[in-house]
Amino acid sequence: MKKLVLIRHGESILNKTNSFGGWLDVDLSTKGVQEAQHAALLLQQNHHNFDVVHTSILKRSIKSANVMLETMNSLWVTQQSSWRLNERHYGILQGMNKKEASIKYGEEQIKQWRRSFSQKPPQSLDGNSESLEDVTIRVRPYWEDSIAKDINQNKQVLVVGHSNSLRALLCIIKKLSEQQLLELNIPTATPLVIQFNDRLQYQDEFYLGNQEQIKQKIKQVANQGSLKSNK
Ligand SMILES: O=C(O)[C@H](O)COP(=O)(O)O
Repeated sequence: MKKLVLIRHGESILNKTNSFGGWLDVDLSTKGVQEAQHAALLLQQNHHNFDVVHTSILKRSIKSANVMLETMNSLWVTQQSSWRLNERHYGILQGMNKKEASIKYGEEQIKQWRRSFSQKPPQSLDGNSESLEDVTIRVRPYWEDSIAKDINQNKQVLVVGHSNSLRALLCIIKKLSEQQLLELNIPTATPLVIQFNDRLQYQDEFYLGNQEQIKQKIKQVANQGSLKSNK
């Protein structure tokens, strides 16, 4: 049985204000640092140790990895950073509060931009915006050439990614349908253990931690664009 642990970075200062981050290189909030510490302790208690950690090149991912490795007393572990694991570029939505975006563009449109496979928000001034499909295309070579390669070499691998680079990875690993992707929401700093057979085919997955709290956290992520959101 082969294994991979995926985790989204801890709460960022833009997550804290319920705003789209995308490629904006924002820091962790104080709560985000604590979340990363808590996740590391959970991993330790459940006997997960790592040989390599893959991160994006955004500081909320790298800092979460650093905090986790420091908490696990494992700062020697190799870290590899790639732009391919970055959050999706969120176009004109970057920096905008998610509820205000729903007021401006409509709640259903924001859900489609956040969770559909092929829709993307209008481009930002620098001419960028990515759909989940675009992210899947850039994540796939990194999965094949780096992450899957490490797992096949029997390394213990941790990926510290983002909401949508992890959705893209799960789409590749689990061959998810567009309907399944629409309902896939990833909570911050919650370790997801994926199990594979020896041919690296997906078998099973489970989150570490209090399952009721995790369900609530997932629901909160899903509802971030809701007009009923309190942020
Ligand atoms: O960078 C962002 O905007 C968030 O981390 C991810 O946002 P989402 O969960 O709304 O896609």
